[in-house]
Amino acid sequence: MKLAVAGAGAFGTGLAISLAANGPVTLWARDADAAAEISKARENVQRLPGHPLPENINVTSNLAALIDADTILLAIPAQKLGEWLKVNADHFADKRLVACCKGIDQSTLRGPVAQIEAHVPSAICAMLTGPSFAADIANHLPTALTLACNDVDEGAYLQACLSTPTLRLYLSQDVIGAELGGALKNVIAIACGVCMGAGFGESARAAVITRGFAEMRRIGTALGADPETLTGLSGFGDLALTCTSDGSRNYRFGLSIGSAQDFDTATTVEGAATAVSVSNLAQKHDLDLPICRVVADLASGKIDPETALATLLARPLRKE
Ligand SMILES: NC(=O)C1=CN([C@@H]2O[C@H](COP(=O)(O)OP(=O)(O)OC[C@H]3O[C@@H](n4cnc5c(N)ncnc54)[C@H](OP(=O)(O)O)[C@@H]3O)[C@@H](O)[C@H]2O)C=CC1
Ligand SMILES: O=C(CO)COP(=O)(O)O
Repeated sequence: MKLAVAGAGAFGTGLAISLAANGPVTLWARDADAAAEISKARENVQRLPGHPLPENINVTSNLAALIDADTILLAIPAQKLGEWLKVNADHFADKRLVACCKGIDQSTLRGPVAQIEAHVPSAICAMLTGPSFAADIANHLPTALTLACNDVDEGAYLQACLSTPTLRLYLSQDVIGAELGGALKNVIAIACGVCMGAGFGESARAAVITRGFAEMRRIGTALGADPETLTGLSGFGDLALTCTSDGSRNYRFGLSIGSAQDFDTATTVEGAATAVSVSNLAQKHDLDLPICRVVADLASGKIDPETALATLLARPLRKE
């Protein structure tokens, strides 16, 4: 396998460092200055400081070097992926493209693999997702992820090539379930952050995680996911991590809303846009997703935490 990672953010850099244990990796950044800086420092000081790059990572902004790979991990934020694929589609025909971002595009309501399929129909698509902070995989801490691919043989090949002694990939054919789990857990993580930031308490957070998980299963089932996938690493596993750790930017974004603190708007917070996408999908499919709905309104500043809480508690009592 000739491997490259597109997107030299925190996760792209972490993945490159982790996978360099298996062989050479090209790490592509869109910005020439950023690529030169990372290459010279042998560290991504801006996005993943404190994690030296092994010698076999070639950092570049040269698209030709990216296209030279046969397998490309896409670590570009979900809201930007479609446009990037559209512009570069011709270069990626027949390649293995592995989506590593977590979100649902606001304008098309597509997940990352659906975006690849739409823009590069000849590509072999897969999704790599699950509980994994960039710093943890860069540190070679033990991590387990889901590798989802419709094609059994290609999936098995990717699983073998992208696993390392510390990065353990579990194989799935349920691409929709894997896409949805990663996207939705970010929305629920924001809700949990709000809950803790506003002082609603840990019991309330446990309720948000549990009822949020019910919403994940509800929409997942409606959109054709295998509910079992949502109980796995890409769903429940990532939900558990992101809803309970301030290592998560989505959770921290929620904390800032809950405690009325400023938040750096340049930070990648996938759950904010995805909450809107999910609410639109819910409307389209006539689904009741109250937590996702209030997160969309909280993230856009339409309501405050007290109003969100009152909205959720005022709902009719129902069966679990
Ligand atoms: N960080 C983590 O621990 C994890 C992140 N993820 C997922 O990985 C994805 C990326 O997150 P992460 O790396 O952390 O985010 P960062 O904010 O650290 O980096 C985003 C990267 O994407 C690049 N980028 C942004 N817009 C475009 C564009 N239009 N075209 C090409 N490149 C672009 C940025 O380049 P530039 O610097 O030039 O703007 C930057 O290199 C997200 O979907 C996230 O959910 C998944 C698991 C863990
Ligand atoms: O997806 C992640 C861990 O699995 C990272 O979460 P954040 O994007 O919230 O930081």
